[in-house]
Amino acid sequence: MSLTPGPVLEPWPDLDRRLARRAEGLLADFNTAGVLEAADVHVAQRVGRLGDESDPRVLLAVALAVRGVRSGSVCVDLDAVPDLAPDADLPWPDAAQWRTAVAGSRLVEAGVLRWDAPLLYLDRYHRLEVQVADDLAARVAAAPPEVDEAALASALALVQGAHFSPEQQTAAERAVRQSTTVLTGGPGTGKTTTVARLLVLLAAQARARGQRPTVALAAFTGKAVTRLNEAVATELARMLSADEEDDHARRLAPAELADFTDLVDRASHPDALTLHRLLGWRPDNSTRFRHDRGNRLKYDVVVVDESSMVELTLVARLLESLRPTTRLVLVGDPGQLTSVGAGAVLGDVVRGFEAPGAGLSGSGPSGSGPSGPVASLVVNHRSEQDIQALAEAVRAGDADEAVRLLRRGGPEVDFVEADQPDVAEKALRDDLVDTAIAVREHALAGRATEAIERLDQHRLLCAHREGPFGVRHWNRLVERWLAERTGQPVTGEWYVGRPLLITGNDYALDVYNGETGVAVADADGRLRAWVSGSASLRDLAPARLDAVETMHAMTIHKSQGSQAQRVTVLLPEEASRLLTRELLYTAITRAEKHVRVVGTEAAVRAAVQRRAQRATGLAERLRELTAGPGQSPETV
Ligand SMILES: Nc1ncnc2c1ncn2[C@@H]1O[C@H](COP(=O)(O)OP(=O)(O)OP(=O)(O)O)[C@@H](O)[C@H]1O
Repeated sequence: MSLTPGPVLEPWPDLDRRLARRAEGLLADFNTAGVLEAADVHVAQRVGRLGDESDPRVLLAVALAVRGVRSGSVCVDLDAVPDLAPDADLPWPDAAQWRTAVAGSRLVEAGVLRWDAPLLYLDRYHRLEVQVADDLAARVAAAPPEVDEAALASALALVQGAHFSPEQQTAAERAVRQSTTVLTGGPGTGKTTTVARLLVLLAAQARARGQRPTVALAAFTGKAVTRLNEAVATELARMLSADEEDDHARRLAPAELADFTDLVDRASHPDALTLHRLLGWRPDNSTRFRHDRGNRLKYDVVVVDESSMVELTLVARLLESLRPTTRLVLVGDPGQLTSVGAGAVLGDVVRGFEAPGAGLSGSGPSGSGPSGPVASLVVNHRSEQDIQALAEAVRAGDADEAVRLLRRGGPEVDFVEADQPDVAEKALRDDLVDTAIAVREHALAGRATEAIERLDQHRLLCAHREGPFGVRHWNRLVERWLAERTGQPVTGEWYVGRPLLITGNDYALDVYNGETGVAVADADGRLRAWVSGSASLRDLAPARLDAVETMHAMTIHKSQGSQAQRVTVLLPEEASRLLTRELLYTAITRAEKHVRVVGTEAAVRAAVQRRAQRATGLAERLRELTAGPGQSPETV
């Protein structure tokens, strides 16, 4: 199979500059130039030894594939890879000869490497990508679920109201009529509202069969699960409240209202859980779950929110654990940063199914047809128009407009033009210390809920962990300022009012990556770590938390799946390779009421213009699998 490459290059994370001791030839050259890390070289050498392959060009390709996975790609595109280091004078092999050497290599013959010209995969990632493409294509090609038209029509009439626009209604109806739906849209486009209405429509379908639907609301992080669950519950409750702007209670006749109330009740109380919990984590195995093809999930409906965050491996495990009859709704914003782990599944799926001939007809807002799995919402329903406009300019790659909106400012947007760290420090100091002091005061008084609420009012987001614009530096700065303001030194790792960020999943404790909290004094003056996540707010002994960091500042990557009323985005220098459109868009869209961008115009422009792209073949695989006869990508 020949794959036309999709996106190619993920900007480089900071590299480990150590050199591999026994590297020579091409591997040594690329290691010295900083294109490969020592670990990439070691893996390539080892694979070469085991597979009896010594051609340095093949080993270079293996090392680049390993490097690619490390930085989020699923494969390496041999044609595009020289662009990784355009300025370095590197001995890239001749492109045609390189392809031939790789295609005919012992490693490809043995199946250790997979060659889908010009993409080269490590076998494991190839298998995952092929499985995801096959499973998704099979779901989309399968006979649609049976729909009780009368139940759908009457439920649609009931859920109609002020909070259900035509595009939302179309999306929800589509998700009833097909077993797989990808619901996309930017912030505030009403995705969660649509999910809530969809649950009511599905409850009507289940009721027509004399059942209640079993529903799982899931997301990658506990924080995102909580948000989804709360938002859906609020929306369901709001639909029944007479004093809201929505008009169900007033519009519907008493019999209809009773009917509607019954459906909302049936749609309520879904299971809300992280994907790892949904799939059943196993203490003995980090890549396999209790649920798989042989032990499928029993849910009728599985909704996955923030699905841009979900890496290829987890999508593969989710798809294999779903019964063909389970409705899957993937919800997300493809403009956001992709998963931390390898893959860019949501964006790939949207592009893959948007292709002409992908079993689709007509053209919806995203180019997806009325019968395709992708349903896009485009109309913003939030009142924060300026934040939305800024986010949209960034997403669309319009740097002039982004700069114009930033400079224009207003009640929702602020631009602090700072070209030096000390200018940024001066601009942010009071705000950051005020937050830290307020959190500390609540924490000293044992008020955990208030401390966390105060913390959630503002987030300082950085692109980097290290350096003058990095999280570590700003955490230390705020601690120093806090000590200066209070006259009490901040000593040790744990102190009253320490803002917390959980950085790993701990299933036994029920705390998950991305959850936040505060160290609060209890009645005896002992410190407890209060964490807010998918379960209710709970306190733990600090010593029990392994993976926890101080969070006066956090990285934009870690902020995915969460929001704060006010957000400050600290941009690094324009040359930073982490500075991308997706990064800036993700940061801006974390803000509910106000966003402040701190940095230079050049950094804003650099961010808007640089794409965070990963080498994957998923979109193309989906296109090929779903293209109708005579509609292969080459011929349309
Ligand atoms: N059709 C509508 N008319 C008016 N308001 C709406 C409509 N749909 C949603 N809203 C409101 O707009 C706001 C955003 O909706 P919602 O939370 O569903 O969007 P979202 O796409 O899930 O946003 P995010 O991804 O940012 O969480 C909510 O306050 C919601 O009540």
